[in-house]
This record gives sequence, C-alpha cells and structure tokens, in this order.
Amino acid sequence: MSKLSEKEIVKHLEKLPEWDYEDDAIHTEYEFNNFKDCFSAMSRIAFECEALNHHPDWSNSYNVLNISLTTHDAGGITLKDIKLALVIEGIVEEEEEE
Ligand SMILES: C[C@H](O)[C@H](O)[C@H]1CNC2=NC(N)=NC(=O)C2=N1
Repeated sequence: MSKLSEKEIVKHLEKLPEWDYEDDAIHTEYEFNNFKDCFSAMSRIAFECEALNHHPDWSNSYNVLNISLTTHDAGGITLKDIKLALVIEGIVEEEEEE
C-alpha cells in the first residue's frame, strides 16, 4: 500500500479532528476516568489491530493513552492508519459511554 500525500492526509483528518499529523505519523491522546477503563479500551483495540494486521506505537500512563499510527512497511501514513484510527475512535467512544 503506498503512502498518502500531505493533501490526502489533511483531507482524511477532517474525519479525525482529535488526531494530529507530524513526522509521518498521526497522533492522539485519550484520558479515561481510570486505569481500568483505559486498559479495557487498549485490550479491545489490540484485538482490532490483530484483525487488521496493523499495529500502533502507543504508551499508557495510568488513565492516559497516547497513540501514534504509521505504516512502517510504507514509511509513512497510509489508508491502513486512517482506518485503524477510525476504529479506535469508535472503541474509545463506546468505552467512555459505558
Ligand atoms: C510483515 C509486517 O510486519 C506486517 O505486515 C505488519 C504488522 N503490523 C504493522 N503495523 C504497522 N503500523 N505498520 C506495518 O507496516 C505493519 N506491518
């Protein structure tokens, strides 16, 4: 899969207002009510990543989750990153509503 142009990335990020684009990756940070909710979201995201065979660079500190997405094989941002970010948004939205 080839990497997206900067113009294409900016266009896709219109659907992902909480995500920033920097250094050939897209980034966001989530703050949950507590560690349990954060880890629960991480667990659900992990299974989706496996299903998509596309994995995040992420870090967790107590109730905060930082996620960066890039396609290592392509050396930049591809549709796989946009798709996974949309899936992650859906999971986090559900997690926050529970
Ligand atoms: C063989 C290669 O590692 C796999 O196709 C997948 C695994 N998960 C991946 N995840 C991400 N973010 N980028 C990749 O290029 C990638 N490649």
